[in-house]
Amino acid sequence: MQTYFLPQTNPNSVVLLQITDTHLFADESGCLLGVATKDSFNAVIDAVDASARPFEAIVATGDISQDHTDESYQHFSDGISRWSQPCFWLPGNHDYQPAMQSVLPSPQIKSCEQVLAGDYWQVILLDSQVQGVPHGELSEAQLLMLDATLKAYPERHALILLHHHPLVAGSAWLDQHQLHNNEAFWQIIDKYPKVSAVLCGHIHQELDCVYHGVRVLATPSTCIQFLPDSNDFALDKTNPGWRYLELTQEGQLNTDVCRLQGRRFIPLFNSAGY
Ligand SMILES: Nc1ncnc2c1ncn2[C@@H]1O[C@@H]2COP(=O)(O)O[C@H]2[C@H]1O
Ligand SMILES: [Fe+2]
Repeated sequence: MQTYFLPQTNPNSVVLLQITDTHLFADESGCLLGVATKDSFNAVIDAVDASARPFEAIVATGDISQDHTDESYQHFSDGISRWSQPCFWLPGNHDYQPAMQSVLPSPQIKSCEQVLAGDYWQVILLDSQVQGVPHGELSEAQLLMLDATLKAYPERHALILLHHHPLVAGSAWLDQHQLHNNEAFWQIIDKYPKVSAVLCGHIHQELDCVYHGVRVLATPSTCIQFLPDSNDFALDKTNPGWRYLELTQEGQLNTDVCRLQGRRFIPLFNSAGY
């Protein structure tokens, strides 16, 4: 297992920036349902920069590429390279891991399973991809790694990252693509009171709820958004977004979602899917 040590630079907290579901193409004008994903990704990066809000690391929770190409991952790497902070990423259902690895080793992007984030927290990154299908599943090896990592650092508050949502989010078409073996996942989580939150991507919408006594968070994509509580595929009018997570010394997690302003990235609302 690979562990990264993120130093505690601020005595009170560690702040993470989450970027998810960028769905980039090799072709710089590549579109997903009418949205040029490289443009919306770059607009998010510009907006993060303009806000001048400090963060210690970036987390990217999957669906980085839409077309499986090395170039799409290079575009992601180039996009975040204006920042010096490290980026920890994990795969989503649309990712192609051999192409993902083509940009590694990178001075900035790490594909480790554990980040010791400052002195009080650990972040665990899971691979829930089942190649070729949209739903997620955690292999026996991933479940064992999760259990062993939580057991090894019982004094640290834990934030768990994976692409797929490990609960019903309220849209039947999307919930069929959730983490399928989520009972096994929650059985492990239930054993460790220091697990504070689970953070995912995949559902292209903001979610903030409590399940099994643990906060479950999901975050808007940097491109298209899905309409919440819709049993059939439907796009939402909300803008591309991103999330900050502040992990405090006392074990509190403060978080908020930001979105682009204006109406620059309008998808094809009559689309039936992709
Ligand atoms: N109309 C649809 N019905 C069911 N699944 C879909 C539909 N359109 C797209 N999908 C899949 O559902 C996934 C949800 O988010 P993804 O970005 O992983 O990519 C999506 C597709 O793989
Ligand atoms: Fe996605």
